[in-house]
Amino acid sequence: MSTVRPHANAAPAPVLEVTGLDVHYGRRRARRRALHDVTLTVAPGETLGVIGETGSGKSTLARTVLGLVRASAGSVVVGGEDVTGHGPRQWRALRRRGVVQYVFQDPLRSLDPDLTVEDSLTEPLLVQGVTRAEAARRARALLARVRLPEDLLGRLPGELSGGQRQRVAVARALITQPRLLILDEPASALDSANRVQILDILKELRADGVALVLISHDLGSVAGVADRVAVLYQGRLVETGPAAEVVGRPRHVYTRLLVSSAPTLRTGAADRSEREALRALLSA
Ligand SMILES: Nc1ncnc2c1ncn2[C@@H]1O[C@H](COP(=O)(O)OP(=O)(O)OP(=O)(O)O)[C@@H](O)[C@H]1O
Repeated sequence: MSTVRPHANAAPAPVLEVTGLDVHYGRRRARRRALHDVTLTVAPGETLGVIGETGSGKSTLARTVLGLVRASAGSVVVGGEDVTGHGPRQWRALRRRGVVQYVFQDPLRSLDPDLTVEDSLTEPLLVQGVTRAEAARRARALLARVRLPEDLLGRLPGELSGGQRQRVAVARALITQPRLLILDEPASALDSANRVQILDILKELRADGVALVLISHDLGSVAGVADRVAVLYQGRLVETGPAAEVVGRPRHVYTRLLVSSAPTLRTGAADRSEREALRALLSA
């Protein structure tokens, strides 16, 4: 007779839960809504692609989850902790624990230009009270994981290639063993060989249970990596679903436009007229 385990098949608690999120910029007459009623979840080990054209609100979503922008309505729960009302001190404590980390498109924004690679990697651990020897050991291990040689440890970000820099930024984001990593166009400034390497490294992270939010304007570059895709259009989520389904059977007109605009997803010769027809439908 089998033992009954009531929660054995229960889905693991999400690493990120965004519910009914509204974000505004500006005050009074200059007040503009950047996000409207955005709801999404990301499970441990899941990769969510957030796709949208420029100005659709992708970075605003990331910045709100990271506590850099305040929500005007709705809630954000990270690793089970409701961070919506967190003040600067609570955010500092959360950042120190390194539960959620981020990588920007431009690695120079994620890395201090005056810190060597080794110092960049060890700093978040030293702040947590980890010994220097242990921090150095973990820095070396992570460098190997992002496929960089140890002799880069003494270099400054300005002495690295763009691809190496971005891999250091990924290693730094991983050093605190985050549960959630947000990447805003991490590969778009890289050449194709470096892009493939970064995407391969991200795929390995998924196997380790790290949840990823991968932000991009290009559905094609995310479709092969993401489990699910969320499509943002003018600050609203217009479609969310498994990546293959969103690409193969897009339901919203805007998603259809994104599919037909992605160079790696485009198939037919009638693309241009199709895109024009879809744009006309959107603006109708
Ligand atoms: N600091 C700010 N102050 C005022 N408006 C802002 C600010 N940041 C963004 N916005 C506006 O909010 C909207 C969403 O911007 P956001 O940067 O989130 O879009 P995005 O999808 O990330 O665009 P991109 O792909 O160009 O980075 C845009 O209309 C933008 O002009």
